[in-house]
Amino acid sequence: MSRKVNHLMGKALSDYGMIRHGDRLMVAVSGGKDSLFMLNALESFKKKAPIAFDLVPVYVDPGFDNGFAPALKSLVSRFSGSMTVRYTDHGVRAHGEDNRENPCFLCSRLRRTSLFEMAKEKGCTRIALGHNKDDIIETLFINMFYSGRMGTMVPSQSFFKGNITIIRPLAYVEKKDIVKLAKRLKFPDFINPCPSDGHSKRSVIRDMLREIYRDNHHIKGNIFRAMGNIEADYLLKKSL
Ligand SMILES: Nc1ncnc2c1ncn2[C@@H]1O[C@H](COP(=O)(O)OP(=O)(O)OP(=O)(O)O)[C@@H](O)[C@H]1O
Repeated sequence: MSRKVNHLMGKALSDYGMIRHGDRLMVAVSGGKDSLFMLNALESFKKKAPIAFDLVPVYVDPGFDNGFAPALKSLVSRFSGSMTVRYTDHGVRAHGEDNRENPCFLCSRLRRTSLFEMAKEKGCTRIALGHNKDDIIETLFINMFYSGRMGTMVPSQSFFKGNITIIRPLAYVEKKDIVKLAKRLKFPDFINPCPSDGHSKRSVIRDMLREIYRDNHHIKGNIFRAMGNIEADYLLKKSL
């Protein structure tokens, strides 16, 4: 792992107290580069860490034809423990005629419920997700543009009266650095069989930001810092 990424992940883990001695940490792996890299990085961290904790990798199969669960399981077994696969119909249901909601919205809600259930079954109190710095910035704009609110995905968030905590160890790491390292680790491209892949609001925001970043390389860092530098007195008193 590069020194920079190692430092940024370590800083996020420490800033948010993401892992404690004795934790059983469920690691949600999607087949994408971010979560695969996160699992690999957490395995390296575990070897050097002054605390002991367990990593429990899981994948929720959305139920499309030509899924990649067996290939993903075999890849994960090369550098981590045996990965549990839960076979579901989340993706198929989300794209079915009965669903009146946005498919991505329903699919991710169903997946989150499955992840919470799996954590409970496996005695895990923490769930690690592979969201990175770019995802966190994009979510801020998605929420503003499409839901009229200001907020994003936080690096650590507790649920069910603190019984389960979702953590995002890559919260400070940029996507481009993850892609570079994933290439070095020779992670294959798993073809996403989801019909909505690449057609989400996130893709629209991502394209917009790419254009904006092109002109000034400070902008990404400034947006990220702004999320921790709120001037509440300079915002509106209530929603109109
Ligand atoms: N099918 C799944 N099974 C388990 N975890 C998942 C699944 N899909 C997503 N996740 C978790 O949620 C995070 C964010 O999901 P998202 O759909 O944005 O990921 P992705 O872009 O498909 O893949 P990645 O973030 O791994 O590159 C993932 O990093 C992963 O931790």
